[in-house]
Amino acid sequence: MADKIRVLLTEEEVDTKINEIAAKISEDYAGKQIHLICILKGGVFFTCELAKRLTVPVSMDFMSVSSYGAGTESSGVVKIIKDLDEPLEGKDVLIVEDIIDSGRTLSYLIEVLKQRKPNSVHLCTLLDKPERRVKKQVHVDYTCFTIPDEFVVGYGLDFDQKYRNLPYIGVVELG
Ligand SMILES: O=P(O)(O)OC[C@H]1O[C@H](OP(=O)(O)OP(=O)(O)O)[C@H](O)[C@@H]1O
Ligand code: HPA
Ligand SMILES: [Mg+2]
Repeated sequence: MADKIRVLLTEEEVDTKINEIAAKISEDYAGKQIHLICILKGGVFFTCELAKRLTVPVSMDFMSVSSYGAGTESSGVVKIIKDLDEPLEGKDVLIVEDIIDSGRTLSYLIEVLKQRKPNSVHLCTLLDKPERRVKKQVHVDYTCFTIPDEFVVGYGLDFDQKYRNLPYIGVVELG
């Protein structure tokens, strides 16, 4: 049976916000080249939409990490499934994520990436769920939406690998 999905953020709301954040980032990075790092798999839709709207030069790389497995709770162990192809030395890195939830993935990643001597590292996320943060605080430079503590899907976010392709953000209403 199909799950029922309640819309939290419409496609139009997401689109409008990405336009705004892309304009702000383009302004902040004027005169520089942004090295976008897409965190697979969840970050892929947002990264593409953001990248298309940036007006400064952009290069891109991809990294795949996983901490959630098939459930809705982070395992706490972050695994690098696919590392970056390019070195980061001297680059102005912008990490692009779909969501910061417990903060475990990003606090781990930022430490790993800083060791590679980029010129700068900033973080951009489509969604932030600050209520869920465990111990580690993560500094987020660009947030499109702050959302309540609900498990969301769509725009790259999955529930057991499903619903990444929804063009909006929704909440799966179980049972
Ligand atoms: O702040 P946290 O609690 O660490 O959660 C956020 C991370 O979890 C999800 O990825 P997941 O590990 O499920 O991999 P996926 O993107 O391939 O679905 C999401 O895409 C973020 O990367
Ligand atoms: O709310 C969420 N939805 C999907 N994947 C996630 N990974 C962390 N939080 C979430
Ligand atoms: Mg996931």
